[in-house]
Amino acid sequence: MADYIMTIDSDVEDIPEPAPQPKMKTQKSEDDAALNPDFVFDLADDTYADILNTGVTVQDLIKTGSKATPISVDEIVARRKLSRKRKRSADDQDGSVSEEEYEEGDSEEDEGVSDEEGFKMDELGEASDDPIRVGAEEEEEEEDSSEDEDEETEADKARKAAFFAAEDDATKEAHDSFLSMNLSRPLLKSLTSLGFSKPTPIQAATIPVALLGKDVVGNAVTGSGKTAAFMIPMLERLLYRDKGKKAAATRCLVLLPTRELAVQCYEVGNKLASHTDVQLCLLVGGLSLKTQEVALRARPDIVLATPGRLIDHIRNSPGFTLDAIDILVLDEADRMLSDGFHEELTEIINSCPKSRQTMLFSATMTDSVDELIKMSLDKPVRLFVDPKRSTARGLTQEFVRVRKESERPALLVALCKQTFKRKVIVFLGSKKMAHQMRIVFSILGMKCDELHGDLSQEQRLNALQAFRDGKVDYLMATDLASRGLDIKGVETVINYDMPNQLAQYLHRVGRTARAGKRGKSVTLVGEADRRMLKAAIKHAAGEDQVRQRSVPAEVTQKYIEKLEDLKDEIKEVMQEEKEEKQLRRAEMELKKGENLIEHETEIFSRPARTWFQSEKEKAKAKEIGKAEHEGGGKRARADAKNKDEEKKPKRDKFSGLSRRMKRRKMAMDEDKEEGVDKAVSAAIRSAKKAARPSKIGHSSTKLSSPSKARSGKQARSGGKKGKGAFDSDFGSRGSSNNHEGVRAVKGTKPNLNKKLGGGKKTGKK
Ligand SMILES: Nc1ncnc2c1ncn2[C@@H]1O[C@H](COP(=O)(O)OP(=O)(O)OP(=O)(O)O)[C@@H](O)[C@H]1O
Repeated sequence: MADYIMTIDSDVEDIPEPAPQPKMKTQKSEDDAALNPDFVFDLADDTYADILNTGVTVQDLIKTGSKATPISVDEIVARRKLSRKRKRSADDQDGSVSEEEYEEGDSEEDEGVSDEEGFKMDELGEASDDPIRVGAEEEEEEEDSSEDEDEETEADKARKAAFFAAEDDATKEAHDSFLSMNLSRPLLKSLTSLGFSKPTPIQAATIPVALLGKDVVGNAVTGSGKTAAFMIPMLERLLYRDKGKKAAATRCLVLLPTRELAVQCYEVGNKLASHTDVQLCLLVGGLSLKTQEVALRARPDIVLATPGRLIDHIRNSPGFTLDAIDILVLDEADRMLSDGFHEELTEIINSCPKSRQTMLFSATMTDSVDELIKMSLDKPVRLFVDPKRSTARGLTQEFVRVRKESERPALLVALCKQTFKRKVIVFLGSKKMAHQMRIVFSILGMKCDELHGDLSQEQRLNALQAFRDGKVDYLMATDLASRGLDIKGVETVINYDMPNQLAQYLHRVGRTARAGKRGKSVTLVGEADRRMLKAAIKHAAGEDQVRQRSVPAEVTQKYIEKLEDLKDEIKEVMQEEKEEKQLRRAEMELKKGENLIEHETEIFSRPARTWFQSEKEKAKAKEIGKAEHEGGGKRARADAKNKDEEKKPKRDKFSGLSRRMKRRKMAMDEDKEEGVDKAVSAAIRSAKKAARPSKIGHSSTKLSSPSKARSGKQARSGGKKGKGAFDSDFGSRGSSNNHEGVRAVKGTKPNLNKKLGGGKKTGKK
């Protein structure tokens, strides 16, 4: 164990750095097989920060209107400080003793912490069997059977081999440039303006395969560019869609688990599509339903959505359907496939045509066939880039031992006050904790905001923006922010407590050290977290990137006392906040009542919205999802399912039928009831079918080989899926004048031929 002791002054940070990396261009490492050694990440300014030149801004997306401005903790704290100050000066005049001022005095004091008091850091490695010696030294039975280490049985292997597509030349083809991928000029232009000069490994692996229309299951570490990996082929394929008013249709759907992630993905998509005519639409809860309904009427090419709001629109927005979906993407797919989203996902998937292309991505993607079967994938190509590695190369993980649970808050404050002073995301286990800690930080004069599900969507997006813009140094977040969020320059992620699942940990720490940059995670580890700690260390990118940080007992004690002194103040701030909230609520109720009286006729004449799940069902699904997400896992799921079994409705006459058959039967029943003649109803149905927009890039060419179509039905529908449709894209590219995209000329030709060949060979089996 290398031992170098760090002082507070040197803390930021003299960790032995690898040789400086001017632009990563020439740096090679032995284990770099999976990474393109020449790959240069975008080191320009925040690429995704402002929502590009499309004129859409976060503020535009946020619902504006009659909503009152949210209650600000900072305002309450400032108000209280001011009144304290006034009182103090009045007291001074009276000659009485002044009250303690919190943060001003503190910061002075903190700077003066002597070197001896500095936090110590030790390197951890394999040699350290029990790196953070938690509690008594008795050797517990180490059942290292954490989810990530389950041995794969022969049967599993065989199932996977049967489920996934076999590797072929197309999947192995190495691309070290976007040019060799044969992308259209408008896209190449966007990539250049984004500063994406080379594909990241996951992009190099995914784009060619996705362009062939194949289903994909992709896994690569956090911050490695998965968003563009599915966005680029999606946009490329859309460039060859049918054009014209009648052909307008929503052909691509991207599902994401959180609203913030959907907003971010929408931004990235807009940037990539900025030189094309492809239209994107964002459907997330918390933002204006009406605006989204209007946007949907224009039949945007790509819809990015969270599941709940999407279903709301499917049910309630006239004319919006998923009938024309050609590409379905699930970002953070393992989360989406978890039971919390189960009902919603089933409903959405049942509304999409079976012939679609489906792509699943996550940094913690599972290749467990059981999970993936839910998505009715068709021989998906498994693209796991560097599967042995779970954290980014630039990430240094530190662990701080928590001896007594009561010292946890003090440790956090000490670390933030003395060492981690800017661009810090602190993950906490609950919304309540996140809010309380935000109050503590605000009282201590540290610029801070919070991000969790107890806030309005407006507050959530504003907090994120404030953190992105550097207006606040600390973001107190729950796991809502753990996945996918791409915030440039996050220096440190602090885990106030260790999450219950390794995946959750990996996503949290993945908010830093993104896109080839360096970053640090600091996790407070208590006795109960020992197993997770081992798993985390095991998944580090390198042994030298794991360290133990210790906070001297006297420093911890100092902050324990300080927080003890703040207790009353925190309570009072919370009380004031509560009172303000009640006042606001009363005002809102009043306004609601007035509106109801004033606009009664209009309000009651609106068609009633239907809901996919009742509030009760929603709450239950949320509960299961939460339990599973936070580690209750399979047991919680099983318990809930058992309970459900008893309540399950009886099978109706449609159960067991395919979606299409069910629809047909229902239509026939309806016709019977209405006494419509069979021939007439058949004619109506076939006219409707004919009016459906064609698939992306699908020309009149039919599937060349019926054996490659998934089923007879698919073959009849013109080989809609994958290879057939996409081959026709390629086939028609040279000849058709219908194409909007201009081929990139230089350097692309040899590969075009190659891919044409590859495409034919590697069609869906
Ligand atoms: N080809 C590229 N060249 C340079 N930078 C890139 C490239 N592709 C993506 N990036 C940058 O990498 C960062 C991370 O990308 P992205 O958010 O898509 O990662 P991710 O793999 O989806 O991460 P997570 O697993 O956390 O969701 C972004 O800021 C983006 O600007």
